[in-house]
Order: sequence, then structure tokens, then C-alpha cells
Amino acid sequence: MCRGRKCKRNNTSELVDGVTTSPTIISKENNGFVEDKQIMRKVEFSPSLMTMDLDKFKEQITFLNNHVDSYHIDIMDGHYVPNITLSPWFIEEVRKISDLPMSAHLMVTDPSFWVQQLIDLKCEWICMHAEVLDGLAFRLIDQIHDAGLKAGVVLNPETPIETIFPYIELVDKITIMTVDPGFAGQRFIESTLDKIVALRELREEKGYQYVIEMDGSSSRKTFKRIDEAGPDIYIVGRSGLFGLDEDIEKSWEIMCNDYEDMTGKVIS
Ligand SMILES: O=C(CO)[C@@H](O)[C@H](O)[C@H](O)COP(=O)(O)O
Repeated sequence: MCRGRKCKRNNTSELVDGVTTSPTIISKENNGFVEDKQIMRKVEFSPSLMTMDLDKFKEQITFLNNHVDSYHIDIMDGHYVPNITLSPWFIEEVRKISDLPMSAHLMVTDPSFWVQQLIDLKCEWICMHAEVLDGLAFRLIDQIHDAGLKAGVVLNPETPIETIFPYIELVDKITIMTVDPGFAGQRFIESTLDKIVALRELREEKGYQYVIEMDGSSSRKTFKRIDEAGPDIYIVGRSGLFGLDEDIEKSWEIMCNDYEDMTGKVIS
């Protein structure tokens, strides 16, 4: 069943009480027909492009341009994590065929070195690990904001949310790693979901404006538990999207069905 998935993505989001909402996700009746059209919290899917099939770069990006809200670009330096993946150059390549916002996830020991390069590329979201921001957080967040871009902070599974309290009201996005950073296809760390719940409660209580993202191993196996925690953005990588089929259109259809089966919500 298409349920509008092959149509251009819905752009009618609005902000209610600081939380982005849109009719994109709607309740599903048992018989599979959509009845309840109440507006619910919008959930975004952001593909992690380090897990895409580079042989099919143009085909996959062209398809996803009409179905997702942003792209997740993992940049690693081989030191902060024992891997090297995408780079600012890759962002330039995606830009040639997409006007969607891009979110750079910096898994690097020296974020200062990378932030200016990403600013020069006008990368819409620049996300830095909290664990390497000590003594740099305010300067780098200001630098990103002064360039008219959005600043994000990423927390490893072991990092408590209290670590970012000194600057939490300044950040536009908080990403909770639900796997150890560095690789696709790792085991989901369930206890990290408590941080998503806590960040939602804190946002409501204090009126903060950040969006909450989860990153790592979101798939049929974990959609239900993630949905209960309630992030705004799901990073989908190999386990939830690209690894499902060689054909991106089929992968997307399977991912939508998986999400709907496990959460009872419809992606239209
Ligand atoms: O930051 C990372 C890895 O450090 C993620 O963005 C991965 O790209 C994603 O986790 C891969 O997808 P999965 O295979 O985990 O679903």
C-alpha cells in the first residue's frame, strides 16, 4: 500500500508549544485504514549516508530527496573513533543533487578544525560530541550561530545529559547515541532511551527549543521502544533502511511498513 509514500514529502509542519508537529504521522486503525487524522508529533527520518550504496549514489539520493527531511553525514577522524568515513567533500557532492538540509555528525577529537570547513560549506546542522567540547562549547556554538547555522551536541551512550547542562539552552539539536559511535550494524543500547525521555521532559518544563535525535540501530527490532521514548528525528542506517533491499524504493517501503507495524502509526 502506497499511503502517499511515493508522493513528495509533506511540508506543512508547524510549531506547537515548541515541538514541531505535522500531519505526517497519523494513527492507524486495526484494519489498516486511516481514520484518525489528529495532528501528532512529527517524526523525521534522516538517512545515515555512510551506510548507503555508493555504486547507487545518484539513484538513492534522487529517490530519498522526495521522502526524507534531511541527510545525516558521519565525519570521523580515525582518532575519536577507530574508523574514517565521510568528509566535507562528500557534502559538496550531495549538494549537487539535493537541496535538503544536511547534518554533520563530527566524531573527531578536534571539532574546531572541522567546524569552519562545515561553515564554509553552509552545512545546515553542525553536531559535535559533548565529550570533546570541554573549554570549547560556547565558542564553537557561537561560531556556528554567527554563521546562521544550527548547532547540535551528541552524547555517547555513557555520557549523562547533565554534561551539557551549562549550554543546553543554546543548542538546536541533541543527539543521543544508541550505539557506540563509529560503525554501522552494532547492538542497540536500550538504557540510552531514558535520556531521550528525560530530554523531552526537560524541554517541556524549561521551554527549551532543541530537537531530539536518536542515532544507531533503529530498525524493525527497535522502532517500538524508540517510539515510546519519543525522539523527533530517527537516523536510519544499514539496519533500518539501506540494508533491507538493493532497491532503495523497496527498502523505503519495507522501512515504512516496519515502522507502522511496530508503532501503529502511519507514515504518509
Ligand atoms: O553515527 C553513526 C555511527 O557512529 C551512525 O550514524 C551510523 O551511521 C548508523 O548507526 C548506522 O546505522 P545502523 O546500522 O546502526 O542502523
